[in-house]
Parts: sequence; C-alpha cells; structure tokens
Amino acid sequence: MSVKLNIANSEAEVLTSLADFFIAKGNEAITAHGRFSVSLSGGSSPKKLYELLASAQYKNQLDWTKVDLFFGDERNVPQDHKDSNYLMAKIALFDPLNIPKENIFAVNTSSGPEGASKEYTVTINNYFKGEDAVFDLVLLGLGDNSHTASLFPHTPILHDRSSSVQEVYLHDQQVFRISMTARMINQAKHIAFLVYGEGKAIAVHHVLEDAEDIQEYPAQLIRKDDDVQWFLDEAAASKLEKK
Ligand SMILES: O=C(O)[C@H](O)[C@@H](O)[C@H](O)[C@H](O)COP(=O)(O)O
Repeated sequence: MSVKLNIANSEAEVLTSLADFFIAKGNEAITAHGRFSVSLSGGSSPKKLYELLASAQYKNQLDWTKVDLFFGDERNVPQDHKDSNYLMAKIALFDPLNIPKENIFAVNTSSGPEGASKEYTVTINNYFKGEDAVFDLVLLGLGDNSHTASLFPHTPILHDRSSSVQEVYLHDQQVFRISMTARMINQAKHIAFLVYGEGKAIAVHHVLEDAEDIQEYPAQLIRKDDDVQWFLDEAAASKLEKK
C-alpha cells in the first residue's frame, strides 16, 4: 500500500492544493453525516493554510458552523503564549471565520501534563460518543527529525497502542507536549501531511522510502494507504527516489 503524493512546483501551489482537498473532504463529511471533524496540526507550516482557508477565496466554500476543530498536539504553554498551537489557529483561522466557541476543542494545558492529556482524551471520546475516535481529517506536519504531531524520536508514546492523547516529555523531562497517539491518528478517515521546503527533504525520504525505523523516523507510524495524502512542494520532495 502506498500513499498519494501531491507534489507542486511551489509553496503557494501546495497550499492551494491542500485547501481544495480540505474543502472537498469537508463538504463530503457534512453531506454524509452533518459535521466535519478535523484535527489541526501546529508549528509554522500550516499557518498559511489556515490563513488561506479563512480568505475570501475559500471561506464561503464550506459551512464552517458545521466544522469541529481539534488539535493533534499542543505545547506545554498557556493558550495565549506565542508557541501555542491553539493561539496560532485562533489568529489564522478561528477569529477571521468567527468559528463558534463550541466548535473549538482546545487542550487545557493549565491542567499540567497528565491532567491535560487525560482531559483531552475524555473530550475526544465524548465527542465521538464513546465510539472509536474517527476524525474526518487529520492534518499533520513533519519535523526535520521525522517527527509528526508530538511523536518524537525515542519517546515512549511511540509504543503506545491505545487510541488516546498522551503527554510527551522532551529534553530530559524539562518540556512536555500533549499528543494524539499514532493509533488515534491512524483511525482517521483521511490524513493529510503538509510539508514544504528543502529542510524537510531528507525527513520525507526517511519516512516514505527508508527501511522501517520508527524510533528514528516516528512519522513512519502513520499508515500508508490511498486515504493518506502528502502535499509537498518540489523542494521537500527533492530527495524522493520514486515520485
Ligand atoms: O506542534 C507542532 O510543532 C506540530 O504539530 C509539529 O508536529 C509540526 O507539524 C512539525 O514540528 C513541523 O513544524 P513546522 O511546520 O514548524 O516545520
């Protein structure tokens, strides 16, 4: 089984291609079951995607009152901190589109590592009424060390087979993040990676083409099938042998 590669000439084209995909999956989900549940990725790459979705070019292509927004991972910072994935999405997407508060499911990082991960697991399970958490779409990025969400190399979460949200300790336990496990992500109907820039090319090759080594290349934990799409620019795809 392999993934679907969408390789564009430029960053702008990648963003447009993924925005079109997002809108198409959103309308499909709303037609099928009345809602569109999305897990957002954080970091710097997706900010431009969220700004594009909130722009005049896209904002009227989807009924945003029927979109429920979650986070695949979050940093150990307050929701008004510059590093917060929630704050980035609030500024780029939620505020410009006036997303109703009840449709935004943020991580309560004020509860500390364990509290926040347990609470968020409950939030997600309640949303899915105790059934398996099956997001209509999970957006992911890729770090240059081949992590995705906060599935970082050599961390215990890589062995967690539960469908849940766990705390991830980094830098000798000094910093923590909250992340969905690979299993929760892999349950999604659709998964879309957004990766652009030369700096990610080696990681893209490791994850998609190297022999399995999930400790070194955790994003290899994410399933590979036709419902997993990689949106790449030429630069990020430049080290791929098979395109
Ligand atoms: O919280 C986060 O940082 C993300 O969820 C993380 O997995 C991100 O997608 C990668 O680190 C790539 O980040 P950039 O897009 O900033 O390179």
